[in-house]
Amino acid sequence: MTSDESPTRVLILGSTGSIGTQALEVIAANPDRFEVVGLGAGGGNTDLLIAQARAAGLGPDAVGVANPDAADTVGAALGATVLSGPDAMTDLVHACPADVVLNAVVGSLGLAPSIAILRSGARLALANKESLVAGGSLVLDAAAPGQIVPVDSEHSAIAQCLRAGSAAEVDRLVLTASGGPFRGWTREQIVDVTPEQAGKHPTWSMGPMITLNSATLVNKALEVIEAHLLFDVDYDHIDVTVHPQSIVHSMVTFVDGATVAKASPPSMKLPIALALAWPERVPGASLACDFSTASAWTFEPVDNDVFPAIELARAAGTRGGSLTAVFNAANEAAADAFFAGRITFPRIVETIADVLSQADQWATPPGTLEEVFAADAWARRRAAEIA
Ligand SMILES: NC(=O)C1=CN([C@@H]2O[C@H](COP(=O)(O)OP(=O)(O)OC[C@H]3O[C@@H](n4cnc5c(N)ncnc54)[C@H](OP(=O)(O)O)[C@@H]3O)[C@@H](O)[C@H]2O)C=CC1
Ligand SMILES: CC(=O)[C@@H](O)[C@H](O)COP(=O)(O)O
Ligand SMILES: [Mn+2]
Repeated sequence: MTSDESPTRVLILGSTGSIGTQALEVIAANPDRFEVVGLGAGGGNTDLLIAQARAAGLGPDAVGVANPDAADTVGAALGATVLSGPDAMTDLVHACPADVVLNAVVGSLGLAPSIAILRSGARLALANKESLVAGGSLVLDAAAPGQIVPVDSEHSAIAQCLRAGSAAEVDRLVLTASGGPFRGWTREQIVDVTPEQAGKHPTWSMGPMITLNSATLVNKALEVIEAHLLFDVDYDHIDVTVHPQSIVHSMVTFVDGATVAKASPPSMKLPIALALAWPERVPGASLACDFSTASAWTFEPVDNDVFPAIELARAAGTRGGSLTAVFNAANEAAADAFFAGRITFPRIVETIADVLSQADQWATPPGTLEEVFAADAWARRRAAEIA
C-alpha cells in the first residue's frame, strides 16, 4: 500500500470471538492501512461488542447482533436500533460496503453470510471454514477468481507456498495437525475425556468449538475438505502430518520433489493480517521463528484408528454432494451433546459416522442453498436422535 491510498474498509462478522478480537488488534496496530466499517456478533458478549463499536467510532447502523434481546441492549447503548435477528449478518453485509469482509462467526450458520459477501463483490477473508465445507460448490460458484482468501492457518500457509510454483506443478498438499491434547492416547483412554480436558489445546488459544474439533481431529477433517475446495486438489493428493509444535503451518510438495513449507510461531495475527491486506504482507504482524537457539520440529503420522475423523471426511468429500454439509452438521450437533454431558468424547465422531451411513439421499450436488440447509437440518436431527 502506498501512503496516498485510503485505508482498506473492513467489516468483521464474529468480532467478539477469538479471530474477531485478534483482527481488531491487527487493525488497531495498522490504522493507516485498515479501517473498521462494521461489526457483527451473536450477542453472547454485549459489553465487548459495545466497546468495540465505540472504539471504532461506529453508529448503530453499522452493527449487527443475531440475538434480538442482546441487540436491544447494544442498540440502547449506541443510541438507536441495530440490525438484529437470524439474518443480521447478511443484512450487515448489505448495509456496510466494505473492501474486505472477515467471516469469523462459528459454525455452518456462516454459510449465508459467506454467499452474501461474495455477491457483494468484497473479498471474503474466510475463517469460517464450516461455510465452505457445507456450501461446497455453491460457495465456489459464487466466488470470482481469488475472491476468497483463507484465514485458516494451514490454508493461508498453502496459499503462500503456492506462490513458489504453478498449479500444474503441484503434486501434494500437506496439512499439519497439532494432534490435539490427546495425541498418543489409546481408544480406551479417550473414552473418559471431559469437556474441560478437550478445551485445553496444546499450542493454540481459540474458541470452544474449534478447540473441541482439534481434540477430535474433526478440525483437520474439515480442513482437508476446505483444502480440496480452495485449491482444487484431489483428496488422494492431500496428506495430513502431525506436527505437535504448530510452527510449520502446512506445506506443498511440487512435481520435482521440492517441498515448500511456511513456518512462523503459532499466531493467527499473521494469516489474519495477510488476508486483510492480500496479496501484501503486513510488517510486524507476528513474531518470526528464532533460529539463534536450538529447536526441534517433528512430524509423525496420524493415528487413524483412534482418530478416524479425517478418513471419514475424505470418504464423504470423495462421494460429494451435500455429504460434507452432513458431516459438519452432525459434528456440530454431536459436539452440543458432548458439551451437555449426553455422550462420551469418542461418540462425537462415531455419531458423524452413523449419520453419514444413513445419508445416501444427500450425495447429489445441491442446486440451491435451501438444499444445503435441508441436508444440514436433517443431519442435526439424525445426530440428536442417535446421540
Ligand atoms: N480461533 C482460531 O484461532 C481459529 C478459528 N478458525 C475458525 O474461525 C471461526 C471463528 O472461530 P473462533 O473465533 O475461535 O470462535 P469464537 O467462539 O471465539 O467466536 C465466535 C464468534 O461468532 C459469533 N457468533 C456466534 N453465533 C453467532 C450468530 N448466530 N450470528 C453471528 N455471530 C455469531 C460470536 O459472537 P458472541 O461472542 O456474541 O457469541 C463470536 O463473535 C470458526 O469457523 C473457526 O473454525 C479458523 C482457524 C483458527
Ligand atoms: C490455528 C488454526 O488454524 C487451527 O485450525 C489450528 O490448526 C488448530 O489446531 P489443530 O492442528 O490441532 O487442529
Ligand atoms: Mn486451522
